[in-house]
Amino acid sequence: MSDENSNNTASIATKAAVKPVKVAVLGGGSFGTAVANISAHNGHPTYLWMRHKDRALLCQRDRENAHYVPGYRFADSLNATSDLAEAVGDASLVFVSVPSSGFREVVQKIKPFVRSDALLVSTTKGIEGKGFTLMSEILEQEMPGHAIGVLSGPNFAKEIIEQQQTGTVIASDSGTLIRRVQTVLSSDTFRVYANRDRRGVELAGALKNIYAIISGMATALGAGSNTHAMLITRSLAEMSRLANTLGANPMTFLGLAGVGDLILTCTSDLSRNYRVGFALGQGRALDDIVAELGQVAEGVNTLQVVAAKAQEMDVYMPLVKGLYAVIFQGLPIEEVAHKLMVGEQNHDVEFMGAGDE
Ligand SMILES: NC(=O)C1=CN([C@@H]2O[C@H](COP(=O)(O)OP(=O)(O)OC[C@H]3O[C@@H](n4cnc5c(N)ncnc54)[C@H](OP(=O)(O)O)[C@@H]3O)[C@@H](O)[C@H]2O)C=CC1
Ligand SMILES: O=C(CO)COP(=O)(O)O
Repeated sequence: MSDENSNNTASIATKAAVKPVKVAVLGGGSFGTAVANISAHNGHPTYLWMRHKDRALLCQRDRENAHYVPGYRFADSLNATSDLAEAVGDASLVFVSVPSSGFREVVQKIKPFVRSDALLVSTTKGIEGKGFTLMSEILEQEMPGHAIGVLSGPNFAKEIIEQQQTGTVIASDSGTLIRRVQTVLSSDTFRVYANRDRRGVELAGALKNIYAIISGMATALGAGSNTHAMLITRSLAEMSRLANTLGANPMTFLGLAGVGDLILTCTSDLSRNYRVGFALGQGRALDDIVAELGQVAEGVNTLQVVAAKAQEMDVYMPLVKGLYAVIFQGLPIEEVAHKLMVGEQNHDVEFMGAGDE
């Protein structure tokens, strides 16, 4: 038997051993569709819920979500629906993939239909302003008693769809949830790593969007490779400083959900946040940029929420402060960049005393 054949046999044997479970994915945008189709490809009956009936019917009929991911064919086990009861009723695993602005509203709506033992996972990279609430905390508040997880990592929906080899992180206190998500989503092109630091993984996914805006802006202004390397590294220091203050493990920021996702979104114009920054750097108005994007760029809201939190907790975040001054206080970018360069001298590596004098 050739290697190729024995590999095929192994993967068929593994798949045959996995018992199909009903999975629901809430949010029919690019990422929700990508996650739902991976699950369906793995043979799990999967329901992709979207709020508009006409679009759900069209997706179900045409076997693709032409608005967000044209040409990406639905696996046979994928069903698009606008009926929440049909989507989440009897599902043992529920992913919530709606933007942070609509997250709580959708979770409140599913309450009557969700099985009491269903495992709940957020894939949303944003923070609710009121109370600085993370998406997994909204799940905890609205659906007490359920095991809760966060899926995050360097994961452009577009590349998942193209079957580019991709790694992600599932973070949860619950080993059962971690194993279930690994079983449902793992494939030849999608690898799911585990982390118990849910707070760190979730903060990393939300915070990196702010720095992607800064990187895009720097590119538009002609920044060189030295500048980009400094920006990304100082972004990592800044985001892990806040997360550490908020009780996360700074080591999480060395993983896929931390530095992995930061590098991805700060270096690619596939990132919507990066594109927002690039357009701002070209001098365009924020409202026009967001309207033209037609998809969510969480970083703009996260910037406001984080700037307020940093001030409240007196956490040193010069990049956040600088971007906030440019976008919301009208300061010229050049002036802010100059202030950052001549500001207080700082340590290179934080935590565990490394680099301290
Ligand atoms: N795209 C990506 O590569 C990745 C995205 N993420 C995260 O996933 C989350 C979703 O992003 P993504 O799928 O890309 O977003 P998109 O902009 O592609 O789609 C958003 C989807 O959410 C729906 N939606 C918006 N508001 C509501 C609401 N109040 N109630 C119900 N549905 C709503 C939209 O519906 P409608 O079409 O009707 O407006 C649309 O289906 C974000 O937090 C993002 O950061 C995470 C990893 C990668
Ligand atoms: O989070 C992402 C990739 O990991 C997607 O980033 P954008 O929301 O900036 O497109």
